[in-house]
Amino acid sequence: TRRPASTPPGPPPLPLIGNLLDIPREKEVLTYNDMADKYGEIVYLSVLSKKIFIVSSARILNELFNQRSANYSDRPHSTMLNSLMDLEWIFAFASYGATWRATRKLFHAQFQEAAVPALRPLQVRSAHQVVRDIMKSPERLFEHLHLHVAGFLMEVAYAAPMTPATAALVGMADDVIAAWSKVAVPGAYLVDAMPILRFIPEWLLPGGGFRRDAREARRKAETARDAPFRQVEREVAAGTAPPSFVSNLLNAAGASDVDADADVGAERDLIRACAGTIYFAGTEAIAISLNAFVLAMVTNPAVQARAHAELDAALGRDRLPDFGDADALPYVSAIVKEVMRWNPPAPLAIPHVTVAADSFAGYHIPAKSLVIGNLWKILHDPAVYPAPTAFQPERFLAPRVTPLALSTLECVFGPGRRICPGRWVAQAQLFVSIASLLYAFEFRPKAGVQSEDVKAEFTYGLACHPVPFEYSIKTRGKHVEELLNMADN
Ligand code: HEM
Repeated sequence: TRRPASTPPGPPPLPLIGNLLDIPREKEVLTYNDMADKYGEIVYLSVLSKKIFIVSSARILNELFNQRSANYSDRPHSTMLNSLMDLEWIFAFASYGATWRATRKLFHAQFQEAAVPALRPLQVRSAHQVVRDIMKSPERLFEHLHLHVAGFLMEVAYAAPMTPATAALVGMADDVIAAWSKVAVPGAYLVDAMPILRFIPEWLLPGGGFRRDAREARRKAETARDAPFRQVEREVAAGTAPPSFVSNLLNAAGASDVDADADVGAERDLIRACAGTIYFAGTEAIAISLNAFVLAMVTNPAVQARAHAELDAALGRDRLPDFGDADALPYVSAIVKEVMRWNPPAPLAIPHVTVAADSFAGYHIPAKSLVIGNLWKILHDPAVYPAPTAFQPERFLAPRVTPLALSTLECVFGPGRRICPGRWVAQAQLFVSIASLLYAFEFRPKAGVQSEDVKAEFTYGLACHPVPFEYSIKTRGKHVEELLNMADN
């Protein structure tokens, strides 16, 4: 099979199946990195009727996704994810249209840069809580970090405290995230290649097959979305709702002059979907970044020592870090940036899809093409970030820092109109959590192991996790506990 001259370079396709066998099923990032090294900044693959373009340069990403954003902002449609699991209400998966726009606007009103400082007291309290939890049971570090992020987002969305009932909902939501990650693996569900299969009834499939998986994911997603929302509705009706994303919007909707019942129903659905999206889209990326932070500290004791010295000079033993200390903590801020660059949690972002046909650099890009940004490759470009796999916060500080290093880092949140709308709240949470964890603890390899002997390894999948590693934790003095006891009372 010959490839048309107007397509970018890429692996040679096979007859009929095209590049099906070239599409990786695991460690996707590594495969796409190799393709970029071999074929260049824009690589072309075709699988059956699907045309796929992988972009590995910040320049092309900007030209396509930012400068031509109206054409590059749709999402793929998966029979399993969108139709059977019915997850399109999570607006990260919504097609580019009126419902996506309305939901994103609601989200933006409370998560844009100017609105996020209002969340700071909650973020600081949540950071104190995770430090307390880790002190009590350091062996459950990763569980605590996950519940810290989950708890904060459930508070922001619904003012829901982390009771066993909330924890159960969080568990259901996590099952849904695991289920949709499986859908992203090509070939995991045949129904995505042959949508006609969706008409097969469940009783004809062994064990219920994909239909049972979809039904379970749908039920759990709807429960995780609806139960906390209904609780806030009841509180708003009783006049007892504390401020939260949902109660603020429901109160505003009640106060506005909406006459038609249909409008009220539609607005309620939007608020419910938007609030549900907060947990589903926000938890994993921050939790991954906190895990990567711990791995960076375990493997880079000199970085950790410099951060401790900065914190001690700025705060002494008198108080715990807060947002007001950011100017006095440039090295901690540089660690936050380097954590995101070193291990971008969504290294291939979420695929974009073209609306209409386009041409770029002499290449033809058909309508409905999948265009994927390889953020990992861009954030490990040695011309912008020398020694890219090393963890070096200094690269974000004078005299080494460059404007290009800073602007390229913005890629970690994806490009164009689909850029992560949670980026301000995410960066704020990472700053205060990382500053608090560093103030309270020293992270080390497990007893008897040297830092040099711990290898930093990652999964390199669509969500890029550090591979589980062993660690030990030491609290940095009695004052930490005393300060925590005084805080938040
Ligand atoms: C370190 C933390 C985070 C990183 C690195 C991150 C990164 C990303 C990336 C790469 C995308 C895909 C952009 C694209 O389509 O090209 C995205 C989308 C999104 N993120 Fe984040 N994210 C983070 C935290 C959060 C948080 C905390 C929230 C919610 C509070 C959030 C909400 C969303 C939503 C709703 C979308 C979908 C946007 C759309 O399709 O219009 N993210 N994020």
